[in-house]
This record gives sequence, C-alpha cells and structure tokens, in this order.
Amino acid sequence: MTDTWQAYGETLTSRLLLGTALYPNPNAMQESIKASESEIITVSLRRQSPEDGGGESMWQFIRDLNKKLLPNTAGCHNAKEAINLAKMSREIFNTHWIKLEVIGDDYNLQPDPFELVEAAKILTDDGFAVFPYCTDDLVLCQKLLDVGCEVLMPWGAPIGTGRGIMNPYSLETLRQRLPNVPLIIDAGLGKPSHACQALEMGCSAVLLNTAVAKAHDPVLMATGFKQAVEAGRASFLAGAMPERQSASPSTPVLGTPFWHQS
Ligand SMILES: CC(=O)[C@@H](O)[C@H](O)COP(=O)(O)O
Repeated sequence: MTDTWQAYGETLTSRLLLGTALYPNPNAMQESIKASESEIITVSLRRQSPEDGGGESMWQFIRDLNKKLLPNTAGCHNAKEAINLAKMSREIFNTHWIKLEVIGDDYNLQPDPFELVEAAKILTDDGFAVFPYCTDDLVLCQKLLDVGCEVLMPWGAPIGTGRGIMNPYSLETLRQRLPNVPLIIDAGLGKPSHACQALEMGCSAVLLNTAVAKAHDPVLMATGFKQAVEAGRASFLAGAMPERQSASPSTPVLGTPFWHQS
C-alpha cells in the first residue's frame, strides 16, 4: 500500500517540499526539483524577480516543472501586507494555497505569532488553504488550528541557518498533543540527516530551500534529501527501538539465535 499524507484534501506521496529561490541558475533549480521528486514547490511573488534567468521568465521555468505551487508571503512584516500578497498570489498563480509568513524579527526571521494568527483567520475566512510558517510553540499552534488552519509549518531553526532541529522537545510535544495534524518542518534544515530526524519524529514532511540551493552540487543534495526523508519515514513506520541506559548484548547466547516477542 502506498504511504501517503493529506494536506487540504490533496493526497501526497512526496514528503519533501522545496523552495525555488537562491539557486545558481534556473537549470540548477529545475534539475534539483526533478531530483527531489517533490510534488509541491514554494514560490515567492515578492522576493523572486520574474526576469531572473537571462531574460527568460522565472515563472515559466517554474511552471514548466508541472508541480503543485505553494506561493508564500516571504518578506511580509504584518498581517495586512501578507493578506495583500496572498490575494495577489491567488490571482497570479491560480491557487488558494498560501504559505503564510509574517516576520516579527529581522535578526532571526522569527514569525510574529500575533500578526500570523490574525492573518491566518482572515485568509481562511476568505477561502484560502493556509500553511502557516510558525514557531514550535504549542499554544500558538493550537490558536492557528482554532482559526481554521489544517496544516502547521513549525520551524526547525531560523531560515537559512542550517542548524537543524533546535528544539526536539517542542516538536515532539506538538506531535504528541496534535497527533492528527500534518506537521511540515519548515526552515533551518541544513543537512539530509536533519530531514531524516524530522520524519523519524513522525512529522509529515519537511520544506527547505537554502540547503539544496546553496550546496556545491544542488542536484546531488536534492537527491540526498529525498533519500533521507524516505529513510526517516521508514524508520518511523518500522518503529525504532527504544533507547536503553545499560548495554545489552546483540550476539546471541548459544541456542537462542532469535529474539522472541513475549
Ligand atoms: C523558501 C521558503 O519558504 C523559506 O522561507 C523556507 O522557510 C525555507 O527555509 P530554509 O531556506 O532555511 O530551508
């Protein structure tokens, strides 16, 4: 049976979402996204110039990939800006999906929880499927669900830092307290092992950009992330062994070659 997950009624197989910014050239972007086998890519109306790529339209390169587009509101600093950009993105990209980013601090690009919840409420009331980029705060996440978000995108670490999952306790708490909510770990993942960890924790998917786009070989790194996500998911489904304090011999005692479940 195929292992799928759901976001706003869409059945998805890939658990890796990729960004489309920062690549050395449009070809590297296209080839990386193909190698990742991502089904969803995020695009920024505000941050990406439509004329990047030697005069050819960046949007055309993106459309040629035939992926589901998740426009984002990167660069917005309050609810009003984000709502306006979401509405423009809906018209231009012809989708009601929006990755909602409302930045509250420019040092760590931390989301503003108050403006985020306000914008999420207005946008969900207006028919948007909101994917909120949020911190890993349980109460904030509950408020986002209360205003109609069906998916959450808690950060692993600040955007572009590559530090990986900085607060495993918070994400494990989210996973336990909100067991049926798709959690997409968004931002700060620097290595495939970070993505693997997120999937091992039971998160539905990861979204990343910088780690692939800025790699020496973006296509190879996209392949690495794809494999890591698959490995993490397999580990979660298989049921990783519990950690022990004391050692336990793995070489069997004569006559007892197999482990018997009692
Ligand atoms: C592209 C995008 O949406 C970013 O805002 C996202 O959060 C990715 O972060 P990283 O670049 O750290 O992977």
